[in-house]
Formats: sequence, C-alpha cells, structure tokens
Amino acid sequence: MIRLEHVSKSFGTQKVLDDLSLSVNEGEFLTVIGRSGCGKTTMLRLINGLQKPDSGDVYVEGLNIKDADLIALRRRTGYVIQNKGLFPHMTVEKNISYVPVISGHKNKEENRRKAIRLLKLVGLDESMADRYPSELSGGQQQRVGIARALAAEAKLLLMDEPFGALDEITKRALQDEMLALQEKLHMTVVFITHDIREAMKLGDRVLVMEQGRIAQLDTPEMIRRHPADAFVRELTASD
Ligand SMILES: Nc1ncnc2c1ncn2[C@@H]1O[C@H](COP(=O)(O)OP(=O)(O)OP(=O)(O)O)[C@@H](O)[C@H]1O
Repeated sequence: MIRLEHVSKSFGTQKVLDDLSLSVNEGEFLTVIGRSGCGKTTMLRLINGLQKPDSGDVYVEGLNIKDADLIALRRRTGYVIQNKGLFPHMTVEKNISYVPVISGHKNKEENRRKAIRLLKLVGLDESMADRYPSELSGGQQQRVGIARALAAEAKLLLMDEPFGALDEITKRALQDEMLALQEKLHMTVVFITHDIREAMKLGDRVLVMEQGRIAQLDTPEMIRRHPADAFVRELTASD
C-alpha cells in the first residue's frame, strides 16, 4: 500500500528524514512513535503528497506519488489530525458528506442516510448530524473525523495523534473502535502517537523513529522482547 525508498528530507540545514525506507502492507495498522521533532508528521505529509522528498521515492498503491494525481490521492486518503480538520461552518452531516458530494454524489437523502450510518458506526447518535463541530466534545469531533474519512471510502487512513488531547476513558473507547473498524473495513492505517501503550495496543507493527531514521520496525511483541537499542528499551520500559 505504501513504500518509501531511500527518502530524505531537509528543512534548511536540518535533516528531518534520513534515507528512510519502509513499506506498509495493505490492511496493516502501523503505529509510529518517537521523540518530538523526529520526523513523524513529515513522513505522513510525504505519503499524501503535502511534502516532496528531496531524494528517494514514495509509492502509494504502487504508484510513485511524483506521477500521481494528488487531489485524487488525497480524496482517497483519510487524514485525521488532533483538534483540527473539520470544517467549522458545516454541520456534522455536511462534513461527513463533503468528499462524496464533491466527487459527484449529490443525492441528498442518500448522503444523509450514509452520514447517519457512519455516525452510528463510530458510536455517535444520529441527533449529532445537524450540529456544528463547535457543539461537540473533542472525542466526538475525533469520531466525526473518522466518519468523514470512512465516507470518502478511504482505503488508507493517516492519523496524526488523533487521540492526543482526549481523556483516558474516551481514548480507550476510540482505540477499541478503531481496531474494530479496521478489522471490519480492512483499511491500511498509519497512526502517529506519543503514547507507547497506544502504539503497542493498536499496531500490527510499530515504527520507532529516531532523528529521521528507523530505530526499530517490528511487531509489538518483538519490540517488547528484543528492543533494538537503548532508546527503544527506555521507551518500552514504561509500557
Ligand atoms: N514546513 C517546515 N518548515 C521548516 N521546518 C519544518 C517544517 N515542517 C517540519 N519542520 C521541522 O522538521 C522537524 C520534524 O518535524 P515533524 O513535524 O515531522 O516532527 P514530529 O516527529 O511529527 O514531531 P511532533 O511529535 O512534535 O509532532 C521539526 O524540527 C520541525 O520543526
């Protein structure tokens, strides 16, 4: 689904990604963890074409994103960011239906039915459909963000600390929801987090990044049992 080959990226003199190569399989849930500033978000932005690598190649669904239609790619890719991303002037229903509508699905009743089905799928009541984002809690907004990505029939979901600002209980509920949805819909998910427990719970594999490089990329089990270096050992010690 995703392949990075020898990707490097600098901002000015700062090398943010350093010869990064990895692939993510279709239907895989990859969690990404590492110190602040190690390049996690930059990697995500390269995957949906918001940033270009200085060298190396990024492939999504086998296509080099240099040659891809980036608008079409972004419509097929869900991007869920902490506390951001919903259109504030649109109701929840309009937010969810946004991509289907701009893609030509104009049947209002059908769009409403779909929005309500998705709201229920992410654990929200249909009465939320006519509210505005500011009338929802943080956790509810995150759920709408996920519903919106699902409405776009995203096969690839990029999530940048989506649950970072939530309380433990809401966070756990949403983690469980995400696992169930991913199993049901076979999406490929790349999920950045600062929470090692979250990374270990959700990831089929966990990517530990350090200064734009891979410190370790393996299953939670292997990372726990065989940490690659002192940095990973220290990180997982608190798990
Ligand atoms: N557009 C940009 N222009 C200049 N510098 C940038 C830009 N985007 C990111 N950076 C720098 O690149 C480095 C990596 O940023 P990035 O957002 O990828 O880190 P991160 O691992 O996601 O961090 P965090 O966990 O704090 O979100 C940071 O030092 C950041 O300041």
